Amino acid sequence: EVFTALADLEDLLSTESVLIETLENYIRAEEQKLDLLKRFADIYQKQHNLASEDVQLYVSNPINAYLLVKRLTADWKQVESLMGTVISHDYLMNITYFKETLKFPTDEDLNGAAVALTRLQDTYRLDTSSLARGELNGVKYSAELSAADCFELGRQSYNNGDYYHTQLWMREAEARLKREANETVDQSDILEYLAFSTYKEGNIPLALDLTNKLLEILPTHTRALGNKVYYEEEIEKSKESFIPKKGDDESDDIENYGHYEPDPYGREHYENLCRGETQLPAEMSAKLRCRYARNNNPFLLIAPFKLEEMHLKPDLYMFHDVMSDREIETVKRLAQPRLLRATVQNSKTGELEIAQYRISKSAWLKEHEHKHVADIARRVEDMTGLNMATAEELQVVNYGIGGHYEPHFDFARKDEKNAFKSLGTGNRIATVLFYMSDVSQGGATVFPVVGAALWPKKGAAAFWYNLHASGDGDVLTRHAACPVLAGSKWVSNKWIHERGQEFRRPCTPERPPEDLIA
Ligand SMILES: O=C(O)CCC(=O)C(=O)O
Ligand SMILES: [Fe+2]
Repeated sequence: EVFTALADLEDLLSTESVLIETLENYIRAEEQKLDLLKRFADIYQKQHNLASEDVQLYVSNPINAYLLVKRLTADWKQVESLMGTVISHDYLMNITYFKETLKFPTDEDLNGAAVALTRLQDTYRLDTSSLARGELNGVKYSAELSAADCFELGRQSYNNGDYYHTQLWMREAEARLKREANETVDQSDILEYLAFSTYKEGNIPLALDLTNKLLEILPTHTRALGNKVYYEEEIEKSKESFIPKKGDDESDDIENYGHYEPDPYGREHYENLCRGETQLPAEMSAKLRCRYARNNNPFLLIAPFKLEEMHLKPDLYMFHDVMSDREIETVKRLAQPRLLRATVQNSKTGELEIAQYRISKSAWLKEHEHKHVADIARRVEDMTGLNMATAEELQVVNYGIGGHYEPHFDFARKDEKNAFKSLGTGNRIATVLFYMSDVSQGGATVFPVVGAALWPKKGAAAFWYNLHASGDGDVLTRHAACPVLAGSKWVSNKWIHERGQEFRRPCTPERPPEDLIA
């Protein structure tokens, strides 16, 4: 699929230009055919008019007689054959070929892109009307959505069983339809989806109202007639089982209908962080320093790393200017053709699989592939003072529309079946995450347990230890990649393993990582 990485979506534009050209050529060919037919018709009309002036005189002339017969036999065959020529066939064949050879989105992509939009809508609290106007947080990026576009978003949500977003988008479709001179969708279709999703969400009285509205437009709509009866019966039933107390009325009951989806633990907090609404406590911010890191490395005396502390306990760092634009270009160029939908490890089976909670595409680069890749690994060693012999290859990630990675740990937990065991290099002791692009909106790396947010900055890299010095996983390092709201997010990361660090980060429980870094 293509929607999971922005890099792949770019290719869709060239696919589209090929399709436009094919369509234009097809229209031209059809027009030529019609022009030819028109010319035949003109000639026939002229001859016919001439003959009609004096029918007897005309047919009594043997040449005319011959021409008349010819026109209705041999010539007419030509007309029929031209009429019967199917021009579309070749063009459709070409399109089939393009579908096989060019990058082409599927129905799954459409669904993925629609789900991504609704995810962004929730995380960034975007209101449906502004989104339909092409605005993201007050910034206008794109064309407006038509009523039909909104309808399609609602329909996709409906197909996913997401009746909450179905209603939001069907209502928007209805509002937009009222303002459309050339209506792009039927109101009755909107009402049908709206009524049914409202019923699914538990608001039967409103579902009935909407169905009645639909029946005003289409009084014989079979499904609507059936549903009307059903809804009325359900409302009657609920009245019977509802014994009103004195002074009570049914409106209380109706208020309880509607969308209710319990937030999984910490969801609210996670989304606040993604929106940049959570700040670190002032006591901590006051302690955070920026400094030059030399790591006792002679090379770094000349060009030390710019290191910014982002959080204490767990210690989160940001290195600035540690990947050059040229290196970034190389890494992107090598990775781009190999990007595959990122997988996650099923903690029960140990199998790698794709999941809605991680939407991006990734590729792995080996050091021998390019000097720049080797330079990056070497730099990570200089930055962290850790041994890179057991580190994983460089993972390159590109996030697509609404691309994200929900809260997770980078280390394998004890009860987990994991692939690290077979590597024999121990757990992922530390993470270095390079930001290879600026992101216009969204896309922060957030740590919901401790309330820290790192915002992507091209050329910078985040660093933290996933494990305590004892080797136990640090649960405070739970982190996530927030959905990208606008822009393309490229990152690459180096996961450093335990094996080989015995002398660099000895296994003592109380050892501040500052010793290693500063
Ligand atoms: O892209 C990010 O900001 C974080 C990515 C991440 O956590 C991961 O790939 O494990
Ligand atoms: Fe991670």
